Amino acid sequence: MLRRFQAQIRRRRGARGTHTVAIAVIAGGPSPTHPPQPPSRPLASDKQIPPASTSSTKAPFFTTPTPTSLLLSTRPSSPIPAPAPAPMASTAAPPAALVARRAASASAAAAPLRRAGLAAGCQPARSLAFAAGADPRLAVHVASRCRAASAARGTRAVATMAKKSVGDLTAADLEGKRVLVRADLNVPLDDNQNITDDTRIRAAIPTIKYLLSNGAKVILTSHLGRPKGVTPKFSLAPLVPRLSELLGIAVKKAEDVIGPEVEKLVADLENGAVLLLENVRFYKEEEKNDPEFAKKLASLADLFVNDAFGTAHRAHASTEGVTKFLKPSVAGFLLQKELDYLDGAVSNPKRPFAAIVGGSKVSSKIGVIESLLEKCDILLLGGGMIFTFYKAQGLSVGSSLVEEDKLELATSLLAKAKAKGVSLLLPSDVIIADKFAPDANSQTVPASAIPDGWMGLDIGPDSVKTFNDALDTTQTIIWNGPMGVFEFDKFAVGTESIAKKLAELSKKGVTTIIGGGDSVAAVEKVGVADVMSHISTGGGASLELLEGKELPGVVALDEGVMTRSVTV
Ligand SMILES: Nc1ncnc2c1ncn2[C@@H]1O[C@H](COP(=O)(O)OP(=O)(O)OP(=O)(O)O)[C@@H](O)[C@H]1O
Ligand SMILES: O=C(O)[C@H](O)COP(=O)(O)O
Repeated sequence: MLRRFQAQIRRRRGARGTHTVAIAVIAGGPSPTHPPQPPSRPLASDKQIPPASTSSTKAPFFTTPTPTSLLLSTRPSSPIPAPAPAPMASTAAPPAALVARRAASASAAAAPLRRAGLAAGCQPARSLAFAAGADPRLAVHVASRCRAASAARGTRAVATMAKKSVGDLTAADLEGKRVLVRADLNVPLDDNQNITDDTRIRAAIPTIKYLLSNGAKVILTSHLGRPKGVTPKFSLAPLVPRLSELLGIAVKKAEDVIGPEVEKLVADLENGAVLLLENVRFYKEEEKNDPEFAKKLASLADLFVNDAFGTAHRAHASTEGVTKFLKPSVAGFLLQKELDYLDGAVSNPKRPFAAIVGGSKVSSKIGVIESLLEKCDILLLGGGMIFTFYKAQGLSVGSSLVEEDKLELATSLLAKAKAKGVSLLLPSDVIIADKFAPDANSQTVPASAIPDGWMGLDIGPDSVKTFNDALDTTQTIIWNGPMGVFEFDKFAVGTESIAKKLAELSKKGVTTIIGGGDSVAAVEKVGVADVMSHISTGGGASLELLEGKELPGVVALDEGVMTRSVTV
């Protein structure tokens, strides 16, 4: 039933699901390494990334309380005491006080820089540049911050960069050059081939505009859906009008991906023009990463820009294969921004750092939970996966979703959180239903008192309060997976409350990162996507990055050059 329902939801969303994005716009004026990137209309966020902490130590004031004492009452009839903040903060200074102390010491540390005429904002960039030497995954993030600081202050920052960026290419590198740009234009279309969410198209624009403004000829390639061979309903043709509108020029469209007809169109391409190739997955060689196909595709161009974050976890011909034949092969602005947030800001967050993980199954989130346990101070769990944790602790869960073969794993994750000093919070109360349906009868009960025949479909109001209190103490939050069956209004309150809380905290300067998939849909449903710090364009790609996996589409790109520079 759940699967059927989820399939319906996905179908409603369109061919390949709904994804939203924030564009990478780094503050500061134009410079060779910092191009102007005007989005055509305001996107989810065009904010500069807040300075990440350089501290590698975990906040010491959080302890993992015994899950049963913190969260699960054995007295079904009595209300469960609000658990989180008091026990969490009891071992040392309260979070707010500690955060204030840290802020004061950061301010003191920045004083000499201020005296030297450098704003405090520049200091974390320098620290990060230093830190990036030790952690290459931070380097792109570092480079961006250094550029932002330098562009704003008239200085050239010192930075190392793991991957070369399109922003490192100047007019001298680009004028008259044929640039193959891999974007992820996999947008949902309705039955009449209308685009129902153009976010991914808008997200691709800054990189293309930068190339055009520097006199390049852009050859744009993407997939759409998962066609088996040439399938007209997966043609990229419906994207041409919107692309043309956003770019302000008439985008040309090829009927093929490679071959003589495409070669002729490329030969006729003028500087500052765009040619969109047909769906690259019309060739089965694309997903097989066939070297011959990659070579033919690469032969159309002089250099390669990968801006397809949503497809960066795929080692396909157009993401990985072509890099073997095109030099340079560099990262686009969107790819950079996704890495900045999902890797940089999560690997080296402002603390306290909370992760919220929900969704249907523990099994689909094991990698993410384990990886986040290494990094976060607070871990809040919700969604269908919590019932496996409850059952692992001997509680009755009625007919709630449980993965029997993951009970031991759930127990070991709780133990791991405790060993690592991470505050892992499970909901103390749940909203239960007598059937899996929007019109089910429902009631709120303590998590320890789910009657037989009833299933938990959302977190309860006490849990929302506890989670909100815990989130109030944080400076960075990442969220992946809904708190309940938010597709049914009756069971959407937990998810929507968390979305609203994150929006409120975003406005107060907390870094909020939404990791893709259903949580993005929930944030959009509540109408707060615009205020979040970052909403990923990648579903699978963002999960893999959060799990600490390498993305082949990123790994294949050229290493960045070491830049050393001085104040001017
Ligand atoms: N208590 C629950 N019982 C059953 N299903 C639930 C429950 N809570 C949430 N869900 C379902 O979990 C689904 C989302 O789970 P999933 O693991 O796919 O999350 P996601 O990571 O956001 O999605 P994606 O994989 O697309 O990124 C939603 O469709 C929601 O209805
Ligand atoms: O929608 C996505 O997640 C990306 O476009 C990748 O698509 P894929 O899962 O079909 O490779």
